[in-house]
Parts: sequence; C-alpha cells; structure tokens
Amino acid sequence: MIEVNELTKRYGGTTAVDHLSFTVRPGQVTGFLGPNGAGKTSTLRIILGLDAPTGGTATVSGVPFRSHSRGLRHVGALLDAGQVHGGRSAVAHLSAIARSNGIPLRRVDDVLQEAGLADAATRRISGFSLGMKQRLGIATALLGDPPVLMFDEPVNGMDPEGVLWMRRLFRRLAAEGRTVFLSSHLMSEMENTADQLVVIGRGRLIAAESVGDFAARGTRLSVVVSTPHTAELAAVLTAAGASVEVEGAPGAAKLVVAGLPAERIGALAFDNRILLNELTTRTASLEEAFMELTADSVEYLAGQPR
Ligand SMILES: Nc1ncnc2c1ncn2[C@@H]1O[C@H](COP(=O)(O)OP(=O)(O)OP(=O)(O)O)[C@@H](O)[C@H]1O
Repeated sequence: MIEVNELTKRYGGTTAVDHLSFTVRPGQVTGFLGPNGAGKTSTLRIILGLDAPTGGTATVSGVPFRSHSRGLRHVGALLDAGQVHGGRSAVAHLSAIARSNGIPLRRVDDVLQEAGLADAATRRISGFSLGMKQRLGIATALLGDPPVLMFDEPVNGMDPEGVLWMRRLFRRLAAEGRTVFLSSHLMSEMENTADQLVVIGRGRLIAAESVGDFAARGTRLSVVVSTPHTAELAAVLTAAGASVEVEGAPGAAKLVVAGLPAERIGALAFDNRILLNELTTRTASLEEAFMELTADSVEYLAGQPR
C-alpha cells in the first residue's frame, strides 16, 4: 500500500506537486496518469525517498520509504532506464545490486529469465536498445521480490511485443497480491492494463477511481445520425433542444447530436417523415475522457505555453 497525503513539492517558483492525496492498494494495477509536467515523476521520487517534499507525507506500507531497512526487498522501482552503468553486462549489474542488498544471487537468473533477457545476460548494457534497458530496469525492480512495485513510464521504447509482455507481467504481479503503480502520460497504455487510476494535472488530483468509473465520468453520450435530409433534421433536432454538429464531407455528412437519446431522435425523424440511414449511440473513449478532464491542466498545448 502506498499512501500520499497532502503532498506538495515546489522547485523555486514552480509547484510540481500541489496538496496531492491518494492511496494505491495491493492486488491491483494502478495507473498514475497526467499530461507531461503534471508532477508524476516528482511524486514517485518523493515516495522513493529520492527527494524531500516541501509539505505533506508519502508512505509505503505505513512508513516512509527510507525507514525500510531493506529497501529493494520492500519496494522495486524503475525510474529512468537510461541511467544504468553501460560498461557492465546485465548479469554483472544485477549481481552487484543483489550483493549490496543481501539478495540471494539465484534471483539474478530468475529475473533475467522473467524479463526475457536470459540470452543477453552477458552482453554489455551499452549495446542494449531502450526496450532492453526498460526490461533490465524491470528485472532490477523485481530482484528483491518486493510486495510494492513502481514504474515511471515503463512502456517507453518498448515494441508491441514488449508492451504485451509488460502488460501481462503487471497483471500477474498484481494477481499475486502486490501493489503495482505505473505512471504514463498516455491513457491508451492504461486502458488495458490498469484497474484503478490516479489522474493528476498541474500537481493536483483530478480523479482517483476505477478505470470504468473514470470513463463513465468523462463520458458524454452523443448520437450519430445520417440522413439524406441533413439540414431539415438538424432544424427539427435543434428545435427539440438538442445541440447538433455536422461531421464529415459534404454529401456524406453526418449529424452528431448531443442532448437527445437515439429513440427520441428516431421518433422526431419519423414524425417529420425524414428518412434515416444511420442512428448510432456513441460513447466517449477513455482517451477522450482523459483529454477532457485534463484539458485545463496541460502545461503546453501545441507548443504554446498556457
Ligand atoms: N529538479 C527540478 N527543478 C525544477 N523544476 C522541476 C524539477 N523537476 C521537475 N520540475 C518541474 O516540475 C513540474 C512537474 O514535473 P514532473 O517531471 O514531476 O512531471 P511528470 O508528470 O513526470 O512529467 P513527464 O510526463 O513530462 O515526465 C514540471 O513543470 C517540471 O518542469
């Protein structure tokens, strides 16, 4: 369990984390989402005791990370996969960490296998692709067989097969009862991986709930209608209180209607003898819910400071 309470971090005039509170529970994959610069890395660094907060607290299993005497056995983390010492082999790198943390050396083979790096174990890390470095970072996090795992943007640089592997791994780790906390700035990565979401923007909490609840909260239903009589139907629907937008090229245009359910639109078309070719209820995707809820907190929009 990770508990963050009223956490605040300021860098000079920048407030990276602003009175942030949330709980990450075991047995689930929790996604930590926010646009670039939202404060995810700052929060993870504080949880791991790498930076001191300006205010508030962060605990892992009830105590600050630094109070865990055998840190790696308690929390495994991947922050920046590029940071590893490039001159050594993967097996030498992991063995050194195992030794200095009192972890049995047999774990090195276990995690290399687990991370799909067994064949590359004796190669120098400097020759690793970014995806392989991510795998090595995950292997390192797993070395101490910890109950709590935290990964910052783990999918960066992974190929599609790597992404699938990682998704399965996270799900399995959670099914084993561990606390799994993953950051990302892309909702699409979390949609199929996470059970719970902690969404932040400009250092503040936007949502902490299940993926389903989050999607429902941001979802606005709309109905897509296609008819040969676009203008007539638009007028009828607008008169009935709907808001209507035209989508698509002239000749193949469709109406996107908000504010009226599909049955009512069908009935109004029937009453006005307007032929319909399509009547489809559309729900916003999780990605749209995320964009909508974080729109005000995006630091830079199309390169323009806001
Ligand atoms: N060491 C630092 N010194 C000054 N400002 C910092 C420092 N670290 C982070 N910041 C600022 O704090 C804010 C939050 O940054 P942070 O890296 O935590 O966000 P993030 O959500 O992880 O973003 P990204 O997805 O881009 O990695 C940003 O405005 C960033 O510029």
